[in-house]
Amino acid sequence: MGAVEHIDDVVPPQYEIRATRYGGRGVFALRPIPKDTLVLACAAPYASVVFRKFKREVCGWCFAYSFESGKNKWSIRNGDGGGGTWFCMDECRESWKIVTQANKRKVSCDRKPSSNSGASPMLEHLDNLKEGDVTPEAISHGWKVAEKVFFEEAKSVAGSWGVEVMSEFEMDTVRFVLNGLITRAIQEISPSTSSAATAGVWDDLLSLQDNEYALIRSKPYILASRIRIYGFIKRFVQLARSELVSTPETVRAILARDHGNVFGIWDTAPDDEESEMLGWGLYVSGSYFNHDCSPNLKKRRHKRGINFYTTHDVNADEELCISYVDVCPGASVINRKTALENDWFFVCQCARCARESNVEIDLCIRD
Ligand SMILES: C[S@@+](CC[C@H](N)C(=O)[O-])C[C@H]1O[C@@H](n2cnc3c(N)ncnc32)[C@H](O)[C@@H]1O
Repeated sequence: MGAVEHIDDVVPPQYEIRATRYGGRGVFALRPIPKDTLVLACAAPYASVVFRKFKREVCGWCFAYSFESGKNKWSIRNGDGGGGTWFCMDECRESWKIVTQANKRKVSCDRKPSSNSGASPMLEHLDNLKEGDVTPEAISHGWKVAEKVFFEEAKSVAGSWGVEVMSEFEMDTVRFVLNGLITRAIQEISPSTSSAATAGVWDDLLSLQDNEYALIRSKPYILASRIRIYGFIKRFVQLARSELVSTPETVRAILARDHGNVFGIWDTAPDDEESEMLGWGLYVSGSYFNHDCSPNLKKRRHKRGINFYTTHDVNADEELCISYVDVCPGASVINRKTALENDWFFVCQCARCARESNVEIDLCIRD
């Protein structure tokens, strides 16, 4: 595959985003597109995170995996004390600095959580939320209570409720959200920054499908988890733009578009080798591709970006789709549908599922 990073300037639009017959939006070819065509190059994520456990092995800028270069870990890191971010080369560290430390704005953890005495009693009920209790109103009410609790707490240190234990995944999610907050703050300070062109802007993020309700309805404990993540950021992270976290809206908006829209950041092992997920990223313009169990697109990571290529000739007006789950010929329709319903919360409407479901119904009737 070529090393193209950005194609928007060089080719006329090959597709448009419009409503699908089964609801929501999808991506449709405007003209015939031959096999192996690069249809979209998302050069950078709006927000991303490398799993904490890979921090030393995955470059904080281009996501290069040290093992693929025959090294155990990278040795170049940012100069800040504490945690730090590691890079595969000086150029990556410099690019990272330009983006994350624009105008010397400070984003850091300014205090260590000092106690572990649990949530405010006003938030405790969220730990026992049941599926039947989850409504959009109940979720908004939970966030309102959280806002009040953290506001009161900020007024009086003596009244602090302490800190709940955060899981590794929650801490990774904290870093993902912070990365999005940094992108937003930097684009507001310097609207002409290159990330606006390559990663999209805040309104682009807001235009993505909001999956908060679907996710929390399916896993009610997620609401408490997300409020913990917001509480941690509000209490312990010093942001130059503190108004971004003075109320939960911005953090909530990022979290609502995390599940269901993000892509895994995978190592770049050849297709026939096992690969490892190193983190995840929100590539705004790549999040309009729906799933199909016979996809006509495949994605491939290119440095910080993800490129989307056609896997066969596509007709004008055909929907361009990727696959969200294992769709190999042996993956049964039941397994595919179950995976999509359990992990993605939708009933797959693709032609392969319709065809294979009909065959299964026929077999049942004959039996
Ligand atoms: C990443 S978004 C894709 C863009 C989305 N359709 C939109 O309007 O923003 C994923 C969501 O699209 C819908 N979707 C994707 N593939 C689908 C399919 N095969 N059948 C039904 N809905 C699908 C589901 O609602 C899913 O949560």
